[in-house]
Amino acid sequence: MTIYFYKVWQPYGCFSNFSPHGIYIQGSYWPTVEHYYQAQKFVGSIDAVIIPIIHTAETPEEAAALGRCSTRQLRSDWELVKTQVMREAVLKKFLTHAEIREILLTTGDDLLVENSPTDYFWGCGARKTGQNHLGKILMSVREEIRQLRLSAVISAEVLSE
Ligand SMILES: Nc1c(N[C@@H]2O[C@H](COP(=O)(O)O)[C@@H](O)[C@H]2O)[nH]c(=O)[nH]c1=O
Repeated sequence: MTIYFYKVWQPYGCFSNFSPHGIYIQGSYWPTVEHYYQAQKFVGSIDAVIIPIIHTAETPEEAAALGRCSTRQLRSDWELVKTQVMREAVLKKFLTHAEIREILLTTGDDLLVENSPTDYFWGCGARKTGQNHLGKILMSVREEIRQLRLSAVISAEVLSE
């Protein structure tokens, strides 16, 4: 089965980076994955002054709008690192919040697809031909958590022997 998600208020909205699940990462707390991801675009760039403004944005929509401003200069390696930045933040989100971790695990081996009508990189885009990198990250995080759980169960069994 394929599970499509996009907006926070739609089914599986907790898979959206805009969902209100904060993360503590690299020494500070971020209200959503989206706040963190948008701010990372400017680490080391001449426009790094925008980072604290993104950090304290009232909403993820505001954080995204600030990060998408085309007149600001992104860090030079952004295209190389952005998928890894996103994966780290998404993994942290699902390790931190047990209730959405269970929702992710209940999807089994279903295909997860960010049903963005405009984004052909993170989502599938309107024509459903996009690269779906966010869906791919969620599926790999799901697998990593399953493996972690399996190791924990095995360790507990060994300890009780
Ligand atoms: N969920 C969601 C979006 N999708 C998110 O937008 C981010 C990509 O931003 P950028 O790299 O700046 O284009 C990424 O987190 C992707 O999952 N965009 C939205 O405008 N609204 C939304 O509800």
